[in-house]
Amino acid sequence: MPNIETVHVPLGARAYDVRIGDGLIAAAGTEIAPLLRRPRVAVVSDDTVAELHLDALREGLAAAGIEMTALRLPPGEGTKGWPQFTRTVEWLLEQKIERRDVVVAFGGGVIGDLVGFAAAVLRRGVRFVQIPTSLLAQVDSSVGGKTGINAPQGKNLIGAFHQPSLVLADIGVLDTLAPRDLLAGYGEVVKYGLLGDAEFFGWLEGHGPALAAGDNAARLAAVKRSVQMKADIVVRDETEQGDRALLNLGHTFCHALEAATGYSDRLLHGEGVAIGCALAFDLSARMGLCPQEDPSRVSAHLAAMGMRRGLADIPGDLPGSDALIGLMAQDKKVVDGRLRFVLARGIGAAFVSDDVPADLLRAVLDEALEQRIAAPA
Ligand SMILES: NC(=O)c1ccc[n+]([C@@H]2O[C@H](COP(=O)([O-])OP(=O)(O)OC[C@H]3O[C@@H](n4cnc5c(N)ncnc54)[C@H](O)[C@@H]3O)[C@@H](O)[C@H]2O)c1
Ligand SMILES: O=C(O)C(=O)C[C@@H](O)[C@H](O)[C@H](O)COP(=O)(O)O
Ligand SMILES: [Zn+2]
Repeated sequence: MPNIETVHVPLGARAYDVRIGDGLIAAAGTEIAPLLRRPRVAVVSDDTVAELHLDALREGLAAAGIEMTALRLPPGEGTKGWPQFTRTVEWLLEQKIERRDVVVAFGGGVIGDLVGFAAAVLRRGVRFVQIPTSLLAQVDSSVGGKTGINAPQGKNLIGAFHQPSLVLADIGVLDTLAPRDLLAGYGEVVKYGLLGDAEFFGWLEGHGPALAAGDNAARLAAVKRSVQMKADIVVRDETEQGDRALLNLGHTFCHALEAATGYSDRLLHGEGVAIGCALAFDLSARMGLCPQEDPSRVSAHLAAMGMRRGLADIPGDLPGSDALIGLMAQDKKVVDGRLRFVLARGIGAAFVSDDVPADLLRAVLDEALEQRIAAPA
């Protein structure tokens, strides 16, 4: 088998491996077999991923004598809500998935989050395996056990912490990902450098373009570093009582923008993360917390990658700053009604603060909204 890297997530009784490399879908049967009591799994995917890669997964499982039954959901963020969640749980029950069986989430972050949550509640909890197929899912959503769906009131508001039993990140499948989805996933990769590893951010400035162009060595290195950083944080704080909130850099802005754009393809999650990180650095600089040149460096890298980096890059109408701040009130980091933000003392040095002056926050948003008038998307 080609080069496979392993990041172990040492969470005691919930410990698991994240396997990263090319060819893991072909090897899925061998990888998953040790978890199974009987040679049968239920796979949930979306139409796009299923069309491209489900046959390969079926063959990979069959090579180890494992049968598979599959459900395909519509692709996109709109799937991550009650209707498709209910459909998935009922399908799993119809398939007579037992407590000791294993459910497989085969797709991007939407599938991983929804299927993980379905596994968390099915018969009060069955094990699941993540086979992430988007860059975003490989570097972030498949690891750490945050599962859930969106509510009309806000993003990811219904869910559970439920760790996977195994993660198989086959970087070969990234070749079929649309360029826009790949760059959206790269938004979360940049987040890791910005939140805690300045050297990694420097490496991304040099290697990001090759990664986007299809360089497998760069992809493997970026996925491995991101997963290792996430694993280290999750092990310190599995249920986000403290440090885990660092993984939320850019997300207070992102989730408000996703809600404001109706969880539509006007703004993908990873695009919102990149824009949110840029805004978090603007806010940090305005508060005198980080060097004035850091926001420009962040923005320059996003621009060099051809990524969205400001509110001017979001097409269609957006509400004003007060309405955006109103949407932030549903953020899960809110304590006693007070917003908390992930800010930065510099690139690679993020921290959590509940001390953001409302006028500065409004000023950063107003300025970003004004740029939309100067340069409409
Ligand atoms: N649980 C977590 O810790 C966590 C972390 C980050 C993001 N998320 C969530 O993840 C979601 C975003 O994930 P995403 O960006 O993967 O979105 P997604 O699941 O919608 O996938 C993006 C698009 O890529 C397609 N796709 C996926 N793999 C493909 C492949 N190999 N080839 C071709 N097309 C492919 C999908 O069909 C979809 O159209 C959001 O809902 C976000 O909130 C969760
Ligand atoms: O794993 C985490 O913790 C994260 O915050 C990772 C984020 O990239 C991800 O988008 C997560 O779903 C956001 O969590 P939420 O609790 O703010 O919904
Ligand atoms: Zn995210």
